[in-house]
Order: sequence, then C-alpha cells, then structure tokens
Amino acid sequence: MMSGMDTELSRNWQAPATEEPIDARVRVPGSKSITNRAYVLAALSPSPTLVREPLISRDTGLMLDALGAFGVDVVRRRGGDVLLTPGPLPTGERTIDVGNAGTVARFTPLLAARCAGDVHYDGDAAIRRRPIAPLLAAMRSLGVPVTDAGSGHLPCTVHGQGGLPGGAVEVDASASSQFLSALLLAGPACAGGITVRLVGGTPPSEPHIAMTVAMLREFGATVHVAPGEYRVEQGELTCPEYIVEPDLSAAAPFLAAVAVSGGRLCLSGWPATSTQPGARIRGVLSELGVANELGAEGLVVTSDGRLRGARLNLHDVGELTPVIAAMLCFAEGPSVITGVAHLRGHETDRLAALATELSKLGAGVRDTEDGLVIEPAPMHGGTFHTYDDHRLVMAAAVVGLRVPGVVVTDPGTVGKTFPEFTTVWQDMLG
Ligand SMILES: O=C(O)C1=C[C@@H](OP(=O)(O)O)[C@@H](O)[C@H](O)C1
Ligand SMILES: C=C(OP(=O)(O)O)C(=O)O
Repeated sequence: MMSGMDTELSRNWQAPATEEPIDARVRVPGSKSITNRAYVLAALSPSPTLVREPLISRDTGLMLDALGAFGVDVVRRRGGDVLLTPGPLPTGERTIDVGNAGTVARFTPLLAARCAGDVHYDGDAAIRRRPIAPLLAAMRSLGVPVTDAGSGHLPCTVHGQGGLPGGAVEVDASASSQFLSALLLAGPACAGGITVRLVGGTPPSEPHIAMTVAMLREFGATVHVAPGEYRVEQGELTCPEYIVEPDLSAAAPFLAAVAVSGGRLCLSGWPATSTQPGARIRGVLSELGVANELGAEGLVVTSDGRLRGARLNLHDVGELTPVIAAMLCFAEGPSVITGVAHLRGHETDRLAALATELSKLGAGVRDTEDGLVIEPAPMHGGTFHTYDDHRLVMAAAVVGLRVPGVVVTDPGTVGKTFPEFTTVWQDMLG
C-alpha cells in the first residue's frame, strides 16, 4: 500500500531542469486534429479507410469509441494504424462519453443525427463548461432535434431521426472554430448538402478551418469557400488510405526548449507544408530571434538561449498560447499576447491558469480581456497546477527546464494528446 506521500509523488512530476544546451532529435506522435478529422470522414465513407500513423491518445480513443457506437467497425492494427469500415447505422438509445475532447463533443453530434434513436452526450466536468450552444442552435435550425438542460452546455441528447437534413444554416463560431468545422465535416452526409454562413465575430483557429476544408477535399468532397460562407455538396466520400502528419502543436514545447535553454534540436518528420496551426510556430520563433530551418532531416532549431520579447496576436493559433507564454517568461523584454479571449473556454480558462501559475513561480504575468502581459523576472521552483489541461503540462515542462524545482501536478492529463510526453521530454535531455 502506498503512503500518502508516495501517492502525492506519483501524482506529481518533477520537471527536469538543465544548464546544458540541448542537443537532440525528437519525433512526436500524429496530429490530434488530423487524426480525429480522418476518423470522422472515414465514418462517412462507405468503403474502408486505413488511417496510418494516427495519434493514439485519450481524445482519439474517445473519437473511435463514439464512431463505434454509430456502427463503425474499428480495427486497431499492430503498430498503431486503424482501419475503419462503417456498418449499418444503429437504432436505439446510446450514450457518448466525450471526455474533455472538443473535437468529439463538437464533431460527432451531427453524425448522431443519422442514427435512429436518442444519443446522450456527456463528459468530464470541464467539458460541461465549454461552449457548444451555437452548434446546437445550428443543428436545431437544420431540423435536428436536440435537448439540453437549458444551460446551452453538455449534457445534451440528440434525437436521431435516421438521417441528416441539410440546407442553409447560420452559425456563430466566434467562441470556437470547431462549430464551423463540425457542420462542414458532416456536409457530404446532409440531404442536399449544406451551406454555412458565418455570423458574429471572426472564428479563431483559421488554420483548423482550412484543415477541415482540405481534408474534406482529400476524401473527395466538393467544397466551395467564399468570404463568410461555405458550401459542401452532398456526395460519397472515399479515401482508402490516409497518412497523419506529426502533431506540430505537440512539437512546440520541444522547439521552445531550445529557445529557452540554447542548443540544437531536430524535429523529424516536419512536413514541407501543413494546415496545422503548429506550423506557424516557425514564424513566432523567427520573430523572437530564434533560428529555425527546414531541411532534409526535419525542422532544425538552433539558439544561444536568448530570445526577444514580442507583441503577438495568437487568434489563429490559440492552442500554442500556453507553450509560447512559458517561453516568453525567459525573453529579454516584456511581451503582450492578444486575440485569444476564446481560451477562457478551452480545457480550462487558460488565460487565468497561465497568469496564476507563471506568476506564482516569480514571472510577472497577468491576464487581460483577450490575452496575457508577460514581464520576465527571476523565477523559482514551486508547484505548477495543470487544471486537467494537457498544454499546461507542456508549458510547465518548458519553465522547469530553466527553473529547478518545478513540480507539475497531474502530469497524466497530458495523455489527452500525448501520453508519452514526459518520457520523450526526458529523452530529449539524454
Ligand atoms: O478543430 C480542431 O481540431 C481544433 C480547433 C481549435 O479549437 P478552437 O477554435 O475552439 O480554439 C483548437 O484550439 C483545438 O485544439 C483543435
Ligand atoms: C483546445 C484544445 O483541445 P480541444 O480539441 O479539446 O478543443 C487543445 O488541444 O488545445
């Protein structure tokens, strides 16, 4: 039996610190966003799809479970590839656990409408706080009956009628680009296709919308894009094999490690072009004065450990904010991050969490209405709370490299998108 102290230690992770420059080659697992889109599109493709090099993590496991509940046969091959073959759409009541996966919570309810019967949705306490009302409103206006407890949040029930109506629909995707992606991904299965008109503010995470459009086309869908309006034609999808790119947002903490500690790191498998927002970390690094170059062996980042402060609008790449904020705590001057008010509705209120945890360790970090102000200052060890947020574990790891004694709570929460993160991080240090 473990003593209370052992239990406490096993729940925490002492982030490794180093005074040596980094000299490493790292490979990260497949992209969460690409994997879960490939799974959704495979579920809508009548012929089998082999998804190669997918991410194997909590979010992608929950997606496969959800699709399995909708009659998709899922075969996990040795080595990680997954073969998906849709079967007859099921009838009767079922329940989907979305955990804290935005992609499962937002992308699958439209698919549930194709089943005949009630599909109940719920997940972690955190997902019950995350926005979904604009998506449910759009579903209702399409003619899909959905009930919730009146709060506009999960839990909710999709009353599947055995088919997905289509037509024209408006959506306010200013709180999450995933509302728009959800409607577009379901488009080929909608009767008569779907026309989505954006209302409200500009959606965040523009690269994720481009990813949705690009992947729909890779699966054979016809997609028309005009300013503020998208049209997806009804049609049969097919893609016998889809290869998933490495997750460039999961790569970001490793690149940040070189920026704060100096040295050289090669991230293997970096694609020449990508719709992933993580690809834009290269531009951010350049702006901070950190050299990075794409060559035959991958993306190579080299640094002497010095970086400039900057003013960064991260509206398009919000999921990079925790790692970038951690990195900026070691810049030579202050920084301002703007454009990410929607992060308050992510896995946790990321702006509040980053301000609290980074300040607690000595940096001057405060949250503003739509971002963070970061005044670098000498930092010291202490406990870094992670609030069930995988990207806060990654941010804490970056701080811990330069600050001995950073104790990270609940490191297992990183399993949402990168179960092997702490091992790969340790390996990076040799
Ligand atoms: O579509 C996707 O795969 C994602 C879209 C973004 O969501 P928001 O637009 O809600 O920020 C991003 O932050 C999330 O990690 C993944
Ligand atoms: C916001 C994120 O995840 P989700 O897919 O749950 O929205 C994220 O991974 O940073």
